[in-house]
Parts: sequence; structure tokens; C-alpha cells
Amino acid sequence: MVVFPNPTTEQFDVKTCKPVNRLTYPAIPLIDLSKPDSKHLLVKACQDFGFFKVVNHGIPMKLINKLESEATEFFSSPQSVKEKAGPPNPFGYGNKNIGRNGDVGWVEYLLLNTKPESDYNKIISSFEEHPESFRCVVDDYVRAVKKMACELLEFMADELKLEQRNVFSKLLMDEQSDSVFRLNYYPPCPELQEHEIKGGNLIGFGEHTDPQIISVLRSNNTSGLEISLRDGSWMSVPPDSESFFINVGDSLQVMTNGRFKSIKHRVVANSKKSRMSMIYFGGPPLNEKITPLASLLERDEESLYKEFTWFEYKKFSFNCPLSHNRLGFFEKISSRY
Ligand SMILES: C=C1C[C@]23C[C@@]1(O)CC[C@H]2[C@@]12CC[C@H](O)[C@@](C)(C(=O)O1)[C@H]2[C@@H]3C(=O)O
Ligand SMILES: O=C(O)CCC(=O)C(=O)O
Ligand SMILES: [Fe+2]
Repeated sequence: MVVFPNPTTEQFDVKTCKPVNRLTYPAIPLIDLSKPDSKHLLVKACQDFGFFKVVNHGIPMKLINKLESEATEFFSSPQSVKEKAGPPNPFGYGNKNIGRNGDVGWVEYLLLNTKPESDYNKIISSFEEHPESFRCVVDDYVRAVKKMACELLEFMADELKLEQRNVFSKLLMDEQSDSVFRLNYYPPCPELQEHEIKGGNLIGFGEHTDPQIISVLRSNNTSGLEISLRDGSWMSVPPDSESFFINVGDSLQVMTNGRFKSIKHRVVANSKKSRMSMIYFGGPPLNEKITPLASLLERDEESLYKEFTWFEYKKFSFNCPLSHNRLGFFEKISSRY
């Protein structure tokens, strides 16, 4: 078991879930979709953080809970059953190994392609006797979070005063949109307790940025998700099973020529409770050119990035380890570290 010392993570009081030292950490931007000022706040959040929490989103808890219970049933099945849906290539069931470049984490997952013609039905049929209910709930859930992601992207376009309010959302709505859906299950790790006392961490999902346009994450009430702040410290995100957390992805950072930030994040394992997360990664069609929107460039402002298609970015990304600064490779003036 690899345990990392982690002196810079914010600590939360286990009873109140409030940060022990409130002064040193910023609050996570909160976007209330029922409030009129949400557009302004969400653009500010994308610029300052690349991360925010959404409440009053209108997605029924019944649907969310149904998917969580189907997923719980899947991850509680015998290993031999789960392995029928693996190994991930890149889609399917995976255990500890993430991607194909040697990354490991304390996590099991199911990665599904959301394209209509994808083989995701085949993956589900491989382990479920009655795959219809799992497939239906995944379809309904993905449809609902995709709609919310598009709404958020249209609010961003409005607030950025872009002529076409669907300039980002049309990429997710495109039939060829290369979006994926992931269920992550982090089992509790009892051996971790002694390391936690000494201030150590076990990595559930190593640090990375998400390559797509936007990620919509929902988890149960177990903590673990951490975001990287500008000073390089890690801040633990208090879980909230009734809300969604949104990440700006690398592609949206490029399309806004660096105004929006694609945030580095990771998940640390928990000694007592399991964590379940479900994430929709909204991506563009493979042949889409990922380039800053001309209307966002001010006079004499140049693109910070070389030209590339989503296919090229994906091909490069998926050959990189998780923590690699992938966008650095496409920057005109490289900031690679
Ligand atoms: C190590 C890797 C896993 C990943 C592909 C990659 O080579 C680098 C990006 C990783 C990531 C992070 C966000 C999503 O979870 C994911 C599905 C994605 O699109 O990029 C994963 C990839 C994966 O697990 O295959
Ligand atoms: O499981 C989580 O909470 C986050 C996982 C994640 O960042 C990812 O799958 O890309
Ligand atoms: Fe991620």
C-alpha cells in the first residue's frame, strides 16, 4: 500500500464537517440555479477556480438514488461477475489500474461511452442478468446531467457575451459528441487509519485535470475529493450528495484562451466509509478543432495554444500518465513542469 505524506490538506471536523481552520481556505463557489445572479457567479468561479458546486439543479433525487443503488449492487457483486465487464479498453470495469500508463489507485470503476452506437450495452449485458434497468437508469441520468451541463455552458456563453449561446453546448449536443460516463467506487481502507493518524493519505484517484469540456460530478456523502489551489496546497471538498460539483476541463480552458481554468483534483481514500461517485465528462466530437473562440480574443491577443483536434488531444492524453500536464504540450510558450 502506497501512503503519501500530506501536510497541506485542509482538515475537516468529523462532526460538523466544517474546516478546522476557516481562515486559510477559500469557500467553494456556490451556484444556485434558482437565483438570477448565477450566470455572473459561475463565470467568476470558472475564472478564479475552474470548480464550483451547483444547488437547486432540478435533477430528481429519485433518479440519482436509483443510479447509486444500481451501482452499489454492481460493485458489491462477486469479483468474477464484475470482471466480466473488464478489463477496461478503455471502457468497462477496472480495478486499481487507471488508464494504460501505470497509474494505480484505491478504486474500482466502470467507464462507459455514452455514444448511441457504443458497445456500452454489451458491457452491461456482460454482468447483468436483466441489463435493461441498469441501462435505463444510466441513460436517464446521463440525459439529465447532460442537459444541466448544456444549461451551464449556455449561461457561460451569455455572460461572456458570445453571439452564439450554444457555442459550447452544441459540442455536447452533437450526435458525435465524445462524452463518457464513469462510476467510481472507493472501498474503505481500514489499514489506513494508522497512517491517517500520522497525517498520511492513500491515493484513490491520482491528481489530474479532466481533458474534456466540462465534468459533472456527484458523490455520496463520503469525503475524499480534493482540489488544488493556486498556491499548490490541496483543499478537501466537503461532500454533498444532493449537489453537483463542476470541473472546467482542459478543452474549455483552451476555448476561452486560458480565461477559465481546468482544475487539478484528486481523490484520497477513506479508512471507514466507501465513496461512490458518478461523473459525466462532456466532450466534443473527435474531429472538432479545439481552439480559442475568435470573439473572445481581444485586439492583438494571440492564441496561447497550438491548433489541435479533440482526437489529437485525446490520443496524446491517453498515452500520458494521470498527473502529466497535458495541455503544456500544446501551449505555444510551454509552461511544462
Ligand atoms: C491515465 C489516464 C486515465 C485517463 C486517460 C489517461 O491517460 C489520462 C487522462 C485520464 C482521464 C481523467 C478524467 C477521466 O476520468 C478519464 C476517463 C478521461 O477522459 O481522462 C480518465 C482516463 C481513463 O481513466 O481512461
Ligand atoms: O471520484 C471522484 O470523486 C473524482 C474522480 C475523477 O476525478 C475522475 O474520474 O476523473
Ligand atoms: Fe477527474
